[in-house]
Amino acid sequence: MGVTSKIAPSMLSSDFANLASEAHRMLNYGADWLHMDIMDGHFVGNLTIGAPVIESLRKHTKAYLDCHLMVTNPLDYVEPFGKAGASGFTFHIETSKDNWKELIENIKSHGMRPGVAIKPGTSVEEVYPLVEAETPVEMVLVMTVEPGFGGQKFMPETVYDTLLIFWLISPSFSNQVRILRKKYPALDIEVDGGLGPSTIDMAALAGANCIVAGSSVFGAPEPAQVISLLRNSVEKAQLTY
Ligand SMILES: O=C(CO)[C@@H](O)[C@H](O)COP(=O)(O)O
Ligand SMILES: [Fe+2]
Repeated sequence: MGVTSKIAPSMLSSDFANLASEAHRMLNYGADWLHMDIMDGHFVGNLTIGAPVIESLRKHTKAYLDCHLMVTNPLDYVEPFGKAGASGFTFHIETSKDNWKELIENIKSHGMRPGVAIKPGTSVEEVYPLVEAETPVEMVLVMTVEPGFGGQKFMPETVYDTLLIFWLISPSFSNQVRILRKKYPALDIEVDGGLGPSTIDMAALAGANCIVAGSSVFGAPEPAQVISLLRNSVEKAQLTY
């Protein structure tokens, strides 16, 4: 197996007025990456931060800034994010069916690691060409809630295939993570939304190795314990696939 566990607290749940110290706090607690949610108020109904905030944070940390672009026109963001010091740039396939090749090339030429995200209702097959391209994405982010807000309830149907009822209701809502892991043993697969101590095992056993967690980490009395629990779950699950 070529994949390693990455625990990425979602800074959306942090105190934005103290972003740098919140970032240092998470890194001291054992976080590998910092997950940055970029929302444009159009692709999703919420509006968060843009490149200027990434640029400011970059002055305070060398950490991997895992940027998740929930925006209608991700191509417009590539150059500003590259210049701001973003590390990963993950765009949504739902916005980028016609220009993903150009996007991936651009992301790489601006020194960032390209990733693609899918919403819970998007068929996993839509990302196969991007993973298998000559210049491929290096991570697939599977949304385990509808994008837009932190603190939502995990949707098990995005990771697990034994819940037949979900498959019967909506086949495309089913087990994107498990399908991806079977097909791509060495791919970084990130899950995002509603992950915490009570849901991590489902995602980890399905094959996720990069874990975004916002409210469960920031809301915990001992965030370091949650981070370590998430990591242990991923590493234990890796022995099973
Ligand atoms: O991208 C998103 C939401 O759209 C996420 O990154 C959330 O911010 C994760 O927060 P929790 O669900 O873990 O509270
Ligand atoms: Fe996110």
